[in-house]
Amino acid sequence: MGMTAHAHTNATPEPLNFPLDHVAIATPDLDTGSAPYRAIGLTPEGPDEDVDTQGVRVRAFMAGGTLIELLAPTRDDSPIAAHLARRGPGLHHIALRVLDLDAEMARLRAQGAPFLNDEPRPGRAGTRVAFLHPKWGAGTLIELVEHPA
Ligand SMILES: CC[C@H](C(=O)O)C(=O)SCCNC(=O)CCNC(=O)[C@H](O)C(C)(C)COP(=O)(O)OP(=O)(O)OC[C@H]1O[C@@H](n2cnc3c(N)ncnc32)[C@H](O)[C@@H]1OP(=O)(O)O
Ligand SMILES: [Co+2]
Repeated sequence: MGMTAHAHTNATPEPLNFPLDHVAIATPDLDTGSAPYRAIGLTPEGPDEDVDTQGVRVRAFMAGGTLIELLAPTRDDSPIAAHLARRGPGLHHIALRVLDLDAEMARLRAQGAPFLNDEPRPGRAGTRVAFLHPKWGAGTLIELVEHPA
């Protein structure tokens, strides 16, 4: 009679893989904000994109597998306008890519993580995004981004 092998492994679970999708930089205007990256030799990934729900115009540069996302405000009530007024230009947030944003939001909410938006919101290039409060992010505004399938 064959024995059924029961694999008792203490293997640690596969590490969750959250590649760095982009680093975002607040700037009063995209040409000023882009100048250092163009000088270094980066070129924009396509045309600038307005994301009206966020009140921003976005210019993205590919740096290896990660984007550098320049954000300029298009409205006075844009979060970027507030950031520039209070904190000046410079680093604004980091974004990690997830495969299933709804599932990750539910998982993190269950751990008490405070999202700044109840539902996923539209991001650039047809993405869906959600933001975690910078207080929870140990001083960094963290965005989760899900790319269209
Ligand atoms: C086009 C979409 C694109 C994409 O990826 O596809 C984007 O990424 S759009 C990006 C622009 N949209 C957002 O940032 C939405 C989420 N942001 C917010 O809801 C606000 O900006 C918020 C809540 C982070 C800050 O709002 P506000 O400036 O009104 O709040 P306070 O000034 O009172 O700040 C509270 C507290 O947080 C600190 N803070 C604010 N912004 C940042 C930041 N970017 N990084 C780190 N910390 C930040 C601020 O200093 C306050 O701390 P305190 O110790 O109380 O001074
Ligand atoms: Co972003």
